[in-house]
Amino acid sequence: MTALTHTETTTEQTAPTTHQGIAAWVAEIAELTQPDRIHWCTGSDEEWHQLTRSLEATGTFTRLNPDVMPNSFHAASDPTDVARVEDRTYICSVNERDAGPTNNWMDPESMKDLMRGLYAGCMKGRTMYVIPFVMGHVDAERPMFGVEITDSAYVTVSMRVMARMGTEVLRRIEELEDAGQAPQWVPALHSVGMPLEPGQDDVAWPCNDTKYIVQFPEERMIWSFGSGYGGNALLGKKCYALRIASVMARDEGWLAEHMLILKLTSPQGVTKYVAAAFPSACGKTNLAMLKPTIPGWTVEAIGDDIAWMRIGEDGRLWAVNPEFGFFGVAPGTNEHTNPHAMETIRKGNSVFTNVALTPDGNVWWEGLENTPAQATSWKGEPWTPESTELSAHANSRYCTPIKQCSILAAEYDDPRGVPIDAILFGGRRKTTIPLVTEARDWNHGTFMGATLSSETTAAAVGAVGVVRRDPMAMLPFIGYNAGDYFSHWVGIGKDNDVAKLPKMFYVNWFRRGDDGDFLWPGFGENSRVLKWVIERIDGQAAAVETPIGHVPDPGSLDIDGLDLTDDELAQALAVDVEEWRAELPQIQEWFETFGDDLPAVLWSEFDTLKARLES
Ligand SMILES: Nc1nc2c(ncn2[C@@H]2O[C@H](COP(=O)(O)OP(=O)(O)OP(=O)(O)O)[C@@H](O)[C@H]2O)c(=O)[nH]1
Ligand SMILES: O=C([O-])CC(=O)C(=O)O
Ligand SMILES: [Mn+2]
Repeated sequence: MTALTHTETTTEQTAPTTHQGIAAWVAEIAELTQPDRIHWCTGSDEEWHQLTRSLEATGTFTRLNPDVMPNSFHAASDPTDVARVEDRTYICSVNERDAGPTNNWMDPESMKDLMRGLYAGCMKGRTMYVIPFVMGHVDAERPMFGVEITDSAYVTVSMRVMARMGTEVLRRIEELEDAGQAPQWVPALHSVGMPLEPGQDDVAWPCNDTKYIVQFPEERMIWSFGSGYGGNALLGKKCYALRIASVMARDEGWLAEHMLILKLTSPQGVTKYVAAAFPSACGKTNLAMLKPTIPGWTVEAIGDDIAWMRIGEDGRLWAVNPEFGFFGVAPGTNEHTNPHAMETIRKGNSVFTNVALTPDGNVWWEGLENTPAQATSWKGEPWTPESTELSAHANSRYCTPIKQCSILAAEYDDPRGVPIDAILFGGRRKTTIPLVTEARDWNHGTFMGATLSSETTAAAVGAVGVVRRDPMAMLPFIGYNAGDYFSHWVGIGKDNDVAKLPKMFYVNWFRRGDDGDFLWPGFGENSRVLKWVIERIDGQAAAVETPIGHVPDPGSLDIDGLDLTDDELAQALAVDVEEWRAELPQIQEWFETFGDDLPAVLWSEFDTLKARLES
């Protein structure tokens, strides 16, 4: 590796921080993992260039043609390391009960013993990167700091896109520490788990067959081993901003959710803020950057994956996006489905993982325009349009700075966030779930969220297309007992003035007709559903009361200029009582897994639904 900047230290040298806690933790991890070098990340452009060059040298990165994608890189992972590994993800709470029935659990001390064995000497021959970062604003009332230690330059570069990080963040932690404020910081340890013997050549994508993604909720600590993939390795994202933050949120009375945040402005200039929880690869990024097809309406993006929401002094629910970049699903992204994402990534400064590489140094994926005559697939094999295999992995991703998004709302930079008017829950269901349903009240909305179901996607390792319950789109991300999580949601409604809280809705863009095609065109056309939602909140749109909630009255949904038959619209909106009756035993079975930990009001909601479907 080329010489590093002045911030480089060896294991023997003192750390470039006055923060004793961080210095001691880094020294302890270095002692355990035995890296050749320690590099404290500054976050500078110079550092970015140095790291991306070193990634080119190891074959991890291929620089894209600067004329089409400036300062951007293609990376191909090991074919076995392409998605989150839910079966290797653990919540190691002190008591098993606190992990609940939806999480893997191991006693924290046993897990630490096991993982210390894996970490011992695991960074030999490598550089250990120390990344001070903050999720959310550095000048938030209580900034949410973290320090990630990783032996992956790929992770370091990606973290610089996804989180505010570097020397400035470290200085702020030190400043607050010196001022006696004891700022909280989450230690987040990551290793690809592939030490190098002297003289051993590195591989393009080091990783280990043994993987552990572990959260210690009481200690607010993260240990990850064996994977270099996004959600397993960029520890500020799912591990901190969802799993650990959800525990903090439970303890402190706020919400850490798998939600996009958008700002919607009507032709009359009225602004509303919407948050939406859809499971992984089910449309958050697309909705967050939506280009409305209905005249006069505009959408600005605030976040595409994570929302932290707190009750404000005015009693409303205020949301911030703690991230600094987009880690978006590439396949299906194109000028029609998501023109704003395309514009964002074209500005460059991005990392593309597991997409195809074209001969002219550009990236390509299924669903993108201008299919190349030939390309190199994500597996490094020759690919042509005749190939039977996909050129890009179904969970291939772009990692791009949020500030490059031309429709980013100015409120993104406000540490207070935005007051949310509506929360949408949504899943990927071929049947049963109508295009949009309005909840009767907070508890009914919580019931909708708690029973949310969706077909599994390529975002997690395992079978795709299997219907499972994914409560609030948080199944893989709730850092504690999901029964307690439901009680927390119910409690937010009980402890606050519900009139000031967001109204809740359940949406499904993925219902299919008898021919197997999507009934609803989706993407930009989803603006029509957003319009109905806003008009419901303002008491303007008509709705039909059904056993499952309020659905649009035929005629209340603006379908002006939409190429959709009355029959297709009716099918998209239909509440099929038989389909819903078939859903009841599944919901019952799901709720029973929580035993006494399920809040009683959710059983009441279940009984109400059952009674309404039977009458
Ligand atoms: N049919 C249909 N497909 C959609 C729609 N919106 C998104 N998709 C598809 O859903 C997939 C992923 O959507 P994203 O917006 O990237 O998913 P996400 O929820 O941000 O996912 P994560 O980043 O994994 O949390 C892509 O294949 C999209 O083409 C829609 O309105 N209709
Ligand atoms: O975490 C990841 O790798 C990407 C993501 O947003 C998800 O899977 O929900
Ligand atoms: Mn996500």
